[in-house]
Amino acid sequence: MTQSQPAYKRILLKLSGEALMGDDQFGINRDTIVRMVEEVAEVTRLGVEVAVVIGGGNIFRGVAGGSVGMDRATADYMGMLATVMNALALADAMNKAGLTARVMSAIAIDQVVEPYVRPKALQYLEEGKVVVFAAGTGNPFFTTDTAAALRGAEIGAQVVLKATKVDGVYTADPKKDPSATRYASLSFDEAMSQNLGIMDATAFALCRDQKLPIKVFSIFKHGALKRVVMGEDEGTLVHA
Ligand SMILES: Nc1ncnc2c1ncn2[C@@H]1O[C@H](COP(=O)(O)OP(=O)(O)O)[C@@H](O)[C@H]1O
Ligand SMILES: O=c1ccn([C@@H]2O[C@H](COP(=O)(O)OP(=O)(O)O)[C@@H](O)[C@H]2O)c(=O)[nH]1
Repeated sequence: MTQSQPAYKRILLKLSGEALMGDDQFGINRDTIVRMVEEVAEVTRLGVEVAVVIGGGNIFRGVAGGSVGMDRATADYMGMLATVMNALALADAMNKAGLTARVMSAIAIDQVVEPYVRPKALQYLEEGKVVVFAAGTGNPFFTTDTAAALRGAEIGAQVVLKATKVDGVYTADPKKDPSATRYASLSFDEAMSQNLGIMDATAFALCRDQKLPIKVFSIFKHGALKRVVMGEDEGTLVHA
């Protein structure tokens, strides 16, 4: 249904690290990041408060070969540091595009970024600044999808928007099974009982318990973020 007002006042946008690569093999593709920032700017202009959790797969998977045989927790800390690099690049691009962005890290690296302090994050959002949450949850054995669920719940976001490489949740991984079909919507219980690999179970469980809906949509589809925010038919809604 089309409406003239945004469907949400405050959103938590999860941006995949791998999406930042564009067509490159790893790292940050400048044109891609600029385009994503433009999509974010479009929704902030609608008056929507935007917080972002950024992944790290584009950098960390690029060096993951070197992490084979490594202690899992150490590798995970490397992954979290990768998200800090992405957060800095993203915030820089946002500031250049006329937005005011603040990076907050779940791991203390005070010379580089300010630490995550919930009341401060809420203040920035109320001021219309875009808050970029870096370093995931700050804990190994978690993912940035779980960080998105956690921060989304903490800041009272009305929805977690997972911007990823596929345009919704499918009956099976569409990259492996071409016969998979897309859900328009499904419940957390359905997503979890069918082990749908689009998000990890920890992230799903947290959102389910907090009754925080998740919308999965494609970051590569131009204007998709705005359509989602306007409540239009785009992507897949996972609900309680
Ligand atoms: N049932 C499913 N529906 C949609 N995508 C799925 C499903 N199962 C697995 N996937 C895969 O999940 C990927 C997105 O999740 P993830 O690897 O966490 O990416 P991101 O880098 O966006 O965090 C998609 O690229 C898709 O190939
Ligand atoms: O709370 C967190 C968030 C992330 N990570 C690590 O950081 C990496 C990068 O995050 P993710 O894979 O979620 O990024 P994305 O797939 O979105 O690019 C993960 O693989 C984990 O190793 C972690 O240990 N704890």
